[in-house]
Amino acid sequence: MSHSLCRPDPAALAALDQRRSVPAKQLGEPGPDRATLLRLLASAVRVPDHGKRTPWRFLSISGPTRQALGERLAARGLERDPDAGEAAVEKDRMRFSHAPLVVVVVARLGPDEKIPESERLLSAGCVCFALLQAAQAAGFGAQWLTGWPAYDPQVGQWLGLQADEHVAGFIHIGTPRLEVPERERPDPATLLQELVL
Ligand SMILES: Cc1cc2nc3c(=O)[nH]c(=O)nc-3n(C[C@H](O)[C@H](O)[C@H](O)COP(=O)(O)O)c2cc1C
Repeated sequence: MSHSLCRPDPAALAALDQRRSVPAKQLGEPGPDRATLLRLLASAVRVPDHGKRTPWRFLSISGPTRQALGERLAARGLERDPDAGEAAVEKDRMRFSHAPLVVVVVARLGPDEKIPESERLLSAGCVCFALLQAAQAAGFGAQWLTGWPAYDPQVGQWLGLQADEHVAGFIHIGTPRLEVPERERPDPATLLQELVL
């Protein structure tokens, strides 16, 4: 008899095949409440994690903080590029104001005697993806965004990041305002080669 975890599950496979992002601009209320977010994160933390380092943590951004952060981003964007046009400034102002909830997945890196930093960053990336999947499974839409704010030291300071912490992704979560059409996906058959030695 096969182990219960190893039984074919066509519904689960079909759900994986349905995964797609919903653009943050198309995400509206309601978003997940705290209990629902914790439920989503319970799925998202079930990622491979070499050495059990838990090299990630989360910040949630919701309510008026989204707009407050947007105002700071607009100002910071102008500081970075004083020639930025009105559209770029407005884009920065609204970056966090579309979806009701943005989860910052923070990668905790830095020195480690055994586990390479790249592996810990990959684990954080897995968390981002797992959170997208969990959000969709729970009936929400989600999108993984970065952009310059993910890499800007001043923004990192506003987010309270430590020296060895980095934004792996801003995961925007909400209720889709539209049915997102499928987009073309790579054909794995063109990407797969059998190694012959
Ligand atoms: C690390 C990472 C950062 C991303 N940052 C952005 C971004 O800043 N802006 C953007 O339009 N898409 C970004 N994307 C792509 C979207 O998350 C998403 O993949 C895209 O909208 C296509 O949708 P799909 O997930 O259905 O393929 C990023 C993806 C990854 C993996």
